[in-house]
Amino acid sequence: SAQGAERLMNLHPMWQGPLAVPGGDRQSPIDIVVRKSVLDTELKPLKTTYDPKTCQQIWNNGYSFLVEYDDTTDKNTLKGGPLQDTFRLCQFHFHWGETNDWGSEHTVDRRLFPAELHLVHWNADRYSLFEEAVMEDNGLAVIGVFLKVGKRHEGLQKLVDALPTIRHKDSVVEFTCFDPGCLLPANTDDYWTYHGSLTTPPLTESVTWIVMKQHIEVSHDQLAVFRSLLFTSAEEEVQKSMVNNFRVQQPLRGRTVRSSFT
Ligand SMILES: NS(=O)(=O)c1ccc(C(=O)NCc2ccc(F)cc2)cc1
Ligand SMILES: [Zn+2]
Repeated sequence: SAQGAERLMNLHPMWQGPLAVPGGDRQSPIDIVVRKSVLDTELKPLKTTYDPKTCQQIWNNGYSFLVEYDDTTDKNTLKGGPLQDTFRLCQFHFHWGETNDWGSEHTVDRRLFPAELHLVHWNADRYSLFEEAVMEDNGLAVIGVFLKVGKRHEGLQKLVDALPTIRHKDSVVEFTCFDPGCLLPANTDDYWTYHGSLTTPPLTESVTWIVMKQHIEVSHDQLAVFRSLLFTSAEEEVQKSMVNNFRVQQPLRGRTVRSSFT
């Protein structure tokens, strides 16, 4: 249940930090109330161009695992949708629960998904580094994709097979030739979009969120491998399973969630 997840979340040591940025009125994630979202006919289809050859490494940063791309050129771009500028992919990562009953950060009419994928892009038309863009209103664009447990995701398996090599915090391995586009749902024309924040510290309010209506399916076993990762580094005595690495939903504070579809 959401309550169970919430109670659990607030206990977790990882979240003793600032759960809400003081004065933060555009925090993420949020619950997307479908009937309150507003159709915006000006919203365009998303345009993504990803080059699998620019995939560089996969690593455990102690709260998720990240697949990082070379973002020094315009090889991996996101345009269109609600965006005016061209954004560059720098990394993607996931959030998940300890059971299939919860794990996503965003919810749709309070519905929780077992996991959520985030493809993180920064505004390369206006800034020259991610670190710069992350401090600016229109600096980042993150695509959120819900995961459901069902059939095995063939494209995900290469990534799942690499996870046992980065079990501990701060472990990094080379990871090449991975097309992040294979993790997008078939239909990327239907999405919700709103202005929000990073969902982990520093929680900066610089993100245009684009949350896909259509989910992707992964198998129970594939998701179980996510849960075999550890929050803790190899040196620590007590090993903690990397699960429930999601933030609880934040107040909407009068924001409008726009939809690209009816
Ligand atoms: N879950 S999410 O998609 O919202 C998200 C995306 C990226 C980051 C991130 O890069 N943090 C490190 C960071 C933050 C600011 C910096 F300036 C440098 C590194 C955090 C959360
Ligand atoms: Zn995330």
